[in-house]
Amino acid sequence: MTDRTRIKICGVTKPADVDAAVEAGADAIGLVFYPPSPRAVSVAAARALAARLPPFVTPVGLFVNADDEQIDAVLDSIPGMLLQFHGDEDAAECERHLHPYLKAARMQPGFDLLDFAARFSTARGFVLDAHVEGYGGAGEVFDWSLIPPGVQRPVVLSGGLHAANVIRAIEQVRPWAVDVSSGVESSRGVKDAAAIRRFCDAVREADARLAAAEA
Ligand SMILES: O=C(O)c1ccccc1N[C@@H]1O[C@H](COP(=O)(O)O)[C@@H](O)[C@H]1O
Repeated sequence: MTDRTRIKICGVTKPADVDAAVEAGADAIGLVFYPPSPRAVSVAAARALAARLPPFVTPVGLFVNADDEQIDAVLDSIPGMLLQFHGDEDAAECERHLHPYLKAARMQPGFDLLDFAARFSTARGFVLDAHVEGYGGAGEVFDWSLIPPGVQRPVVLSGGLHAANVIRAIEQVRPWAVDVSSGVESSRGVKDAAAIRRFCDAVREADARLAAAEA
């Protein structure tokens, strides 16, 4: 059990989004390299966005079934990036860049997360998202009771989180981190600084409640 829940604000596309996330206390920002997404950014744009980050705030590069050349181009251009594989990649594909990565698990009834975690033995953590068409960023919540106890690596809870449900999510799941995209937007693909602030404040509120309950 950690004393604070880490926060990733995913799908930033503008300098103001990065600044809003950092000012609100986010630990990571997500840069989407998946062309069909309304949040997709070019390598050059992502490099400029990542360059705004202060130390200890991590840029995370999100890929969906990308080819090696695309991933290597991003890694060559943006130092210090954590990879997030959000598609159907197998463990060998995730590992061949010799780079730390998170693997997304598409949660639905019958999905065996413990078996999945064993297959991705080198993943630094698992982003648990709803099983949706289009792979992610859909604002859909999954049934958190599908998460089994005993996942031995950090769980990053995602899928349809927003300021009004993240406290309940943290109290129920106790994740290492939460990851949000749609829930901090004013319209699809457009981040909202006030919503980012509300989300981060709600996470802090959840942490404070848990600390008080455990004192
Ligand atoms: O953000 C996207 O557009 C995206 C596209 C394809 C795969 C994943 C994507 N985002 C990730 O999806 C989850 C849930 O997002 P939401 O909060 O429900 O909108 C999150 O992990 C994003 O990192």
